[in-house]
Amino acid sequence: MTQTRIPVSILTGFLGAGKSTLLNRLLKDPAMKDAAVIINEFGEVGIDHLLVEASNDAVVELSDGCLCCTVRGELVDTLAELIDGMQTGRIKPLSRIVIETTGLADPAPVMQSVMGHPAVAQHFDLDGVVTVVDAVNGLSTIDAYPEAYKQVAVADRLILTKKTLADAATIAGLTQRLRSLNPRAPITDGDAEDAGSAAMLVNGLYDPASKIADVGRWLKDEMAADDHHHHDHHHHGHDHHHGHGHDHHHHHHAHDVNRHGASIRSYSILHDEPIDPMAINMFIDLLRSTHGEKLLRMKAIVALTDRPDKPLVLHGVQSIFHPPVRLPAWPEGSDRKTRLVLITKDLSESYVRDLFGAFTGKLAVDRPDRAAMMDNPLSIPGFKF
Ligand SMILES: Nc1nc2c(ncn2[C@@H]2O[C@H](COP(=O)(O)OP(=O)(O)OP(=O)(O)O)[C@@H](O)[C@H]2O)c(=O)[nH]1
Repeated sequence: MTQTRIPVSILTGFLGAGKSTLLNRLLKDPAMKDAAVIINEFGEVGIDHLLVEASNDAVVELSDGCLCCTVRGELVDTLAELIDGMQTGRIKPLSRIVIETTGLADPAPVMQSVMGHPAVAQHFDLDGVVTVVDAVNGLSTIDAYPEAYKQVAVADRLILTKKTLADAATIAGLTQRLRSLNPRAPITDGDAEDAGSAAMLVNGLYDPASKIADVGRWLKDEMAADDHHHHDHHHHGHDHHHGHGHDHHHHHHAHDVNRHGASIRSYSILHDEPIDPMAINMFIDLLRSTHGEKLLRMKAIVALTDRPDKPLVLHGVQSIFHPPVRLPAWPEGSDRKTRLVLITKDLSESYVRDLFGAFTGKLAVDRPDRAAMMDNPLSIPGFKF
């Protein structure tokens, strides 16, 4: 049994930080030719698989749900299947595995799945956690979300994205915070050419001792939680309303995939008819200006009335909306319909749906019309004054 273990890299970072963008760059590096990528998405309707340019056949998409909780078992199964595939010659020998986590993932249980699961650890080595940090939202996000804090603390390398959108003082403040949470990880400028090279993923065998003391404790807690989990299988579904990022041994049992803590919700909006570009603009503007900070993430692929065959891709990250991109054609395998996936905090799904309906002409009976919505975005759907 002198078989060498396959290096596994975890690519993490908060919602919208730029993980998929970086992954797309990495996949263009010829050194990634024999790598497999495992991506996971938190949201009812997958969009990521439409947007990752799979120049590589070995992209495995885990089903809906979050990698750190509900689909963790699926990660272990996927890794086991890859090994089986290689051993039986069904798939080519893999040089590396990259796991892209959801933005809300607590990295500790994901790392523990690779390092601590007996059947997995026999075939794989955790060779580094790469965490993408968005220069604009990074600092406030680290302070507000324990997942973001942990993602930074566990990293072997930090990649700072969107520097051109942030001012020098913001970048300096963020860098200082990153240094205090993780004194040793190199900080790479995401705009630098080498940030997209496969070398970024090579960090050597994961060593918790090189991190702040909390990291070793988080991993130990996960190990203890795993033991508990194995011995206590029937203990299902309790206590899944607590805030995300705490008390993970309970969290593994959560079965409502779209309930990441009580206030964070994910939902999607589908629409059959092409949409007037003005209408989608106004919808986004109003949503962003009234509730930007509650809009943790929005991804959309939209059929517009002008050229429905060339869809528009929109990315919103808190109050930032990135310049929309018009694709030359619909991605293969898509149903060519508009879909929006939103992850919000403390923002009701019905409010967003009604607002969308008001702009796209799908008005429910007894709902405020577009003018009423615009005059009073806080009006209560269903009530007429
Ligand atoms: N200006 C700028 N925009 C960036 C950079 N990196 C990513 N973006 C943009 O940020 C948006 C989100 O990027 P993604 O790569 O989808 O982010 P993600 O972390 O994969 O998002 P989730 O999977 O939802 O967590 C997209 O519109 C990107 O074009 C960067 O370095 N500079």
